[in-house]
Order: sequence, then C-alpha cells, then structure tokens
Amino acid sequence: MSLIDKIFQETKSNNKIALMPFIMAGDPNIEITIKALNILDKSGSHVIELGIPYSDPLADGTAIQSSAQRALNKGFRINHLFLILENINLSIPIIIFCYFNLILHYGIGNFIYKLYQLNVKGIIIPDLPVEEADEILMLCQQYNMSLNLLVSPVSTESRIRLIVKKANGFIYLVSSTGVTGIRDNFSDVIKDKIEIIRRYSNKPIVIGFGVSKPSHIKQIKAWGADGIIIGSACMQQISKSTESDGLDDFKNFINEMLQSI
Ligand SMILES: O=P(O)(O)OC[C@@H](O)[C@@H](O)c1c[nH]c2ccccc12
Repeated sequence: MSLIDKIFQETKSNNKIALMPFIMAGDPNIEITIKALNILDKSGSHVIELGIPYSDPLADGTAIQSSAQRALNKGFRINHLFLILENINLSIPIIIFCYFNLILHYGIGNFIYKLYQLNVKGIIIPDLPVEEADEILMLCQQYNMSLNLLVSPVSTESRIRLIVKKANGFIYLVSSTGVTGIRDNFSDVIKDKIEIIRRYSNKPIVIGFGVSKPSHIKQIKAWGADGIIIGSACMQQISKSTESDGLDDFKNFINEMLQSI
C-alpha cells in the first residue's frame, strides 16, 4: 500500500477527510514557497499538491492563472521546482501538479525519474486524456508514484469506468464545470458522481475546485469523499503575505480548514 493510500486509510478510520492544499511553486518567490511547504508540513495537512507554473493553463481560473504568471514573471522554470524539492525535508507527501506540455518538453521519462529521485509520490496532469496515459502510467508504476486522473462533473458513467480503472492513485473529482476558482456552493451532482465512481473502484476520491470554507468541507465530507484540494483560496492567502510576515494569514486559513475535516 502506498504512503498516500495509508494516509487516506488513517484519516478515514479517524472519521476525517484528508486536507490536500495546492500551492503554486515560485509565487511570490522560491523562499516563500519553501516557507509555505514547511508550514503545511507542520500544520497537520495530509498531502501537498505543488503546482508548476505554466503559461497556458487552460483549466485555471484567475487566482491560479495570476499566481502562475507572477512566478513566471520572476523567471521561474522547471529547474527551480527541483531546487525547491532539494531544499525541503517534509514528513507529508508531495504530489506534483503539471500541465502535459511541460512534461513533454522536459522528456517524459527524464521528468518522472527526476521526481522519483526527489521523493515525489505522485503527479496530476489536468490536460492528459486517459487515452494517452499509458506511457506515463507505466513510468509512475515503475517508480512507485501515483498517476492521479481527473473525473469531471459531466463525465459519463462509461468514461468514469475507463478513468478509474486506469488510474493507479486517487481519483480527482472536479466539483464544478469550468475552471478553478472559489465557488459559493456545489451541485449535488457530485454526490451522484461519487456513487458512480464507487461502483467501479475503491480508490480514494478527492474533490477540488472552489473549496474555500468550513461549510464546503463539511458538505464534501458528508458526501463520502476521502480528501479535498484547496488551491485558489490558499494562493489568495499567500499573496496577501509580505516578505517579513510569517505567512500568518495562510497559516490561520489552513488551521481553520483543519478544524472542519
Ligand atoms: O483553485 P481551486 O478552485 O481550489 O481548485 C484546486 C486547483 O487550484 C488545483 O487542484 C489546480 C490548479 N490548476 C488546476 C487545473 C485543473 C485542475 C485542478 C487544478
């Protein structure tokens, strides 16, 4: 059983849902990213989703898009991600979030091997269609990493069956159609999608897109999900920080979310 599966098993047995914050590497700079990662590691969060800034993030809303652009404007490149990973020593696992083009440009095999060397436990590639996932899946399995595939609110039952059978990690169930970004509430269709996924797989189900407050976490937990990903709201808290403060707004936000899991 993988480290991340053990985490889901433990949170479930404690009647909790795993908190999986997303932060964008390099926004506003590498030092703040490392500080934020160490805060998350000590906070009681369960898994970190670390995003690589990309210039054409088709599935990102304004908060995540501008976060990526700030990092790129500072000259952030994929080697800076490796520098960050070389300079942290966390007790909780990191999943790398990356658009497919960046991986293709670096070289699929080289990229997965580099992440393995840096103790990364999995990847999420939002624009990787399940039909093109075989090569990456084989490499992830070779290096004991999870390839976590996405299911959308409009995925048909047959497509969900295909996706959940192929994924070797958790299933990322996107809460809403459209792009990332804070939502006021979520459609009950997500509850139906969870039930469909459960018909074909017992893999953990993680929900993201729009999560930003305790009531969201309570609702998603009641639906039976295993984890929640929070991205835009995290980056909003980090972007409020200054060089001097200890990312207090971010720390307090994470602690508030942890109270609800
Ligand atoms: O930002 P939100 O609404 O909290 O959603 C998480 C999201 O940021 C993160 O998982 C992510 C960032 N970019 C994406 C693109 C597609 C799917 C997911 C993502």
